[in-house]
Amino acid sequence: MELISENKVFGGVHKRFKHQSSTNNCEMTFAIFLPKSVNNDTKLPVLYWLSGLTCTDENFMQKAGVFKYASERGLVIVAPDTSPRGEDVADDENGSYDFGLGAGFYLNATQSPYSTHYNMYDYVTNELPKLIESNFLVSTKKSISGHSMGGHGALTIGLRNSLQYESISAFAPISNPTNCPWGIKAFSGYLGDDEASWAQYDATALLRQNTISRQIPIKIDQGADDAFLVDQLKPEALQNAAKNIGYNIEFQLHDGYDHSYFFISSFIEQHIEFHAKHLR
Ligand SMILES: N[C@@H](CCC(=O)N[C@@H](CSC=O)C(=O)NCC(=O)O)C(=O)O
Repeated sequence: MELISENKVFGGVHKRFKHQSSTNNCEMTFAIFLPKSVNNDTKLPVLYWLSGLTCTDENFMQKAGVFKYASERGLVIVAPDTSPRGEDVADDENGSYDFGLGAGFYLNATQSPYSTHYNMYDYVTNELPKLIESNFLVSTKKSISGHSMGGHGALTIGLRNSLQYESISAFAPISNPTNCPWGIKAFSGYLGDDEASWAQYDATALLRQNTISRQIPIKIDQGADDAFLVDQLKPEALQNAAKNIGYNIEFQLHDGYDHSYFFISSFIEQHIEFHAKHLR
């Protein structure tokens, strides 16, 4: 691991690292926030944050205003990049923002040429936690959160690995990607035409299958003025699927808020409190 930068913030430290990923076969970057109490020999729990389309590890760390709350609650925050990167990594043919670089969709691609590098599901669930737990004084207790494409990642990863995570939260998640333009484009390109293979990466489909090992707490916040709400996000599909299997999801719709980090920064304290409660 190579340190890229280090900044003191709210008594703790924000660091960026790059490392060679054996999962994605390229160099990956991630950011970590270590609250001050990390120095006291106490192993603190970790909240993994997954960002949305076009993001890197930097968007959340710079725009969400999370450090004060993570400091107060003693939470380590880890934010990976949203896709593999580099000269050799295949991108969208037209360079569009919703596929390829910056749009890894937290899945393991099966289609050439993407399958060589696009293994973000394994990276987030396996390689990254191992790297964090072996290089920092953190506990193995973890939760997961994210925004939009990252909200989809948090939900699918948390639901499929509910014995490994204590809680899930999401801001404006892509809730039913097999049924929206962003998801259909991504899943066709990364996973191919066999739609049966798509369901493992769709939170609504996972709930409909009702094969979740443990009903861990889920909190979702959604802006009512989000331009992507109707066509791309479809929270009602997820809510209906959850209701049908008796899975209680804490869902709040907020008047006037859009899809941006203005919305996320307005409610991040509540998400940190939610995870801190379940990670105690
Ligand atoms: N550029 C596109 C939309 C890009 C966008 O809104 N990205 C969001 C995540 S959307 C779902 O995953 C984001 O987090 N952007 C980065 C930021 O710092 O705001 C368009 O406008 O059409």
